[in-house]
Amino acid sequence: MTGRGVFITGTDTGCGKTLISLGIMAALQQRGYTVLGMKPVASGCDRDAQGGLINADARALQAQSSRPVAYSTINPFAFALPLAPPLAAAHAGRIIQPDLIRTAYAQLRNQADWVIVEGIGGWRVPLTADFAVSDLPNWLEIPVILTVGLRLGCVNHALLTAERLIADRVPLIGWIGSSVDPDMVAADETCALLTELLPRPCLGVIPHLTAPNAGAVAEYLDITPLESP
Ligand SMILES: Nc1ncnc2c1ncn2[C@@H]1O[C@H](COP(=O)(O)OP(=O)(O)OP(=O)(O)O)[C@@H](O)[C@H]1O
Ligand SMILES: C[C@H](N)[C@H](N)CCCCCC(=O)O
Ligand SMILES: [Mg+2]
Repeated sequence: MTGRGVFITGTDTGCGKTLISLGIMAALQQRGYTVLGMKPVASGCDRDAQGGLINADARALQAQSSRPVAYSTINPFAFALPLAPPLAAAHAGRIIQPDLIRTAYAQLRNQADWVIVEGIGGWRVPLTADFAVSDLPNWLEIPVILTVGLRLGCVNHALLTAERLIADRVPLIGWIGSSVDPDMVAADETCALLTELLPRPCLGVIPHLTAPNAGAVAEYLDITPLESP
């Protein structure tokens, strides 16, 4: 089995990447696919009973996965402090190794139809002195979906991110909005503006959910563009 991958990036930290990753996983699972989640690098972790570092995003992706997978394969780089990755790694006396991310991704891909890979923070977040989140999709040879956290300021962040994705020669499947701000004014008009200005299609807009979960998010997604070759 050699599955396909999709990289989920976003306009910022806290923009809805994890929730949307879970929703995409659920939507694919509803279509009968075997799906695994991955969070290659996570900063901001707790200790489990054995003293291992566990990140909440990675744990949620592991729980949504179609089959049991070792935590360390889903999240090969876990750091305690909720900082930019090079800082979090330095505090732990470690350096992020992109080779190990590719090895873990290959293991997941061999066990599933799809691997949904969540980024960390936004597109330009560095991982080492010379490797950034923006290098990961081409490193893993997978296309990208852009998550837009719908709040005032997101138009600028979304357009800048999309421009950079295209300049970086990364295939962009489309974008998904998530209503992180329940009080946002003119969210519908903002989505219409984004649809007009962004170069790729909108695959869904998630309203502000009182109880966010994968199944609820899946209802608002059109994942057909993922399936086309
Ligand atoms: N449509 C929505 N309705 C309600 N809550 C939402 C919605 N989208 C996101 N949230 C909430 O906003 C918070 C941030 O979302 P999420 O954790 O998915 O962002 P992220 O981009 O993955 O963040 P990080 O950079 O930490 O990985 C979460 O508490 C999530 O449940
Ligand atoms: C802790 C947080 N939730 C993310 N895991 C890390 C976000 C890093 C952002 C780096 C930056 O752009 O300043
Ligand atoms: Mg997340």
